[in-house]
Amino acid sequence: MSNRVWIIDDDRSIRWVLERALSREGIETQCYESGDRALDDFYSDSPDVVISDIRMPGSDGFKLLERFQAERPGLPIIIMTAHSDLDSAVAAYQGGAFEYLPKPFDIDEAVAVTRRALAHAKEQAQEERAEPDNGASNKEIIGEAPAMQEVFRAIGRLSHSNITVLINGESGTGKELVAQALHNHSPRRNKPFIALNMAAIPKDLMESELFGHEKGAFTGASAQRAGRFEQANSGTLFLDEIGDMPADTQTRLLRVLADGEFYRVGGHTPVKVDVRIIAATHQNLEELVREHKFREDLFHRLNVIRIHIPRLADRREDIPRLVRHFFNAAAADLGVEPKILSKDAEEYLSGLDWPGNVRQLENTCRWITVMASGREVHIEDLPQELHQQGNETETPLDWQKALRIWADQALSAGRKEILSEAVPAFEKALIEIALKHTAGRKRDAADLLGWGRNTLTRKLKELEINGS
Ligand SMILES: Nc1ncnc2c1ncn2[C@@H]1O[C@H](COP(=O)(O)OP(=O)(O)OP(=O)(O)O)[C@@H](O)[C@H]1O
Repeated sequence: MSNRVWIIDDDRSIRWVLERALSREGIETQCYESGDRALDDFYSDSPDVVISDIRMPGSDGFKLLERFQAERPGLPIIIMTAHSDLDSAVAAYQGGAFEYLPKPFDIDEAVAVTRRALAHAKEQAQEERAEPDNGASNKEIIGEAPAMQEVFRAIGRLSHSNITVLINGESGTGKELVAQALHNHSPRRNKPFIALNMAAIPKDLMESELFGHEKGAFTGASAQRAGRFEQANSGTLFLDEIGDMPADTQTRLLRVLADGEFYRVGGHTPVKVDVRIIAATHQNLEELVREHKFREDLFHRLNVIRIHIPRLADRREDIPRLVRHFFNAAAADLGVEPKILSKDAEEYLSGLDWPGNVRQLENTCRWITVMASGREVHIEDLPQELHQQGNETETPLDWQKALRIWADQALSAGRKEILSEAVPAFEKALIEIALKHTAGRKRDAADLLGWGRNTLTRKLKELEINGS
């Protein structure tokens, strides 16, 4: 029986109120006035749900919860905390808690939350017994930027719910990856995750793709076929590019969401399903609603919880880490040694606009892994199209942008006299490239640079360039 709740709080009145309310509901309780006492018992005895305060003498709530989590990762833990501490509690205990109860709480609410946690514990115990492999991918999501931390927090907060989520973000920002993470951290994690891109399916096949069809429903329907909704039953259906869904399919989708059942194309028997919907779009759905291209009622059904994924250009600080991640992945795939990014190339890449977002960066890293000759990657090893990337009129300014970023970072890091660092590096780069173009001939290189030969020779010496 999953029916045992531990109440941990140094405040006697809280323990008393909770104990009474839960016992009245037939829930078995055990009270602890400190985290240390609870820990002592935890190794010999184990609750189904824990309700704990954060600020306590001795082992404080966080320490306690960390230990509990380490021992029993799935244990539902309800955190009680003063309103003023709520944000820090949520942040510090990212995703681990089942629920947060801001103090002072309503006792009925506390009972309801406890009931939910107990139901969850029971569900989990059942799942643990039968753990089918759904082939779910568990790709790491890189993101130290504040906007990405926000996304992770949302995944954490939603990890015990089956609520509908709408993900917004440009193409290639990682919407599918986040949808998959939401699923992997949800109570449905051992059930199917089915992804479907509305923009990739021909309009007239969409309904049969989503809802399946009966034999003979249309020319070519030679057998009954289950649609994605059926495949996703008891799991998650990820509808990418939902803004591209045709109007009549929107109407059908809305009906399924309302009724929990649908008819296969050409079918007359309703099919019942329990599917969590995660939808995504790069479009502005509110705008589409205003233009009557998207049903308003469907929009409200989908727009329960919204997660926004920022453009890569709005989280540049993640670029070096992402590059390392993709270099390692590409190297592992291709069976070669991972490339290393030189400082100049790293700064250059961090300064670009990346209209194709993370996907473009990933493809670039694969390209570099295949094409660049040395282990260390320099600006000149980068694919040609990156050098031309961005706003047409701005094209020749890309390096200047990179330079500005470099200067900005150098000064922020407290470096001084940055011209003495930048100017020789600048000249060295131009000289080396000019020499490359003339196969090492100094006279011609000097012409290309617009210097006299003697100047070039002097510079080569100064800059210690081997210009023979
Ligand atoms: N933060 C990240 N960390 C690691 N890999 C990422 C990250 N974001 C995206 N990727 C990778 O970039 C690629 C594009 O991501 P994904 O397909 O999730 O984007 P999307 O927003 O769904 O794109 P689209 O809207 O075009 O379908 C994938 O290969 C994904 O694994």
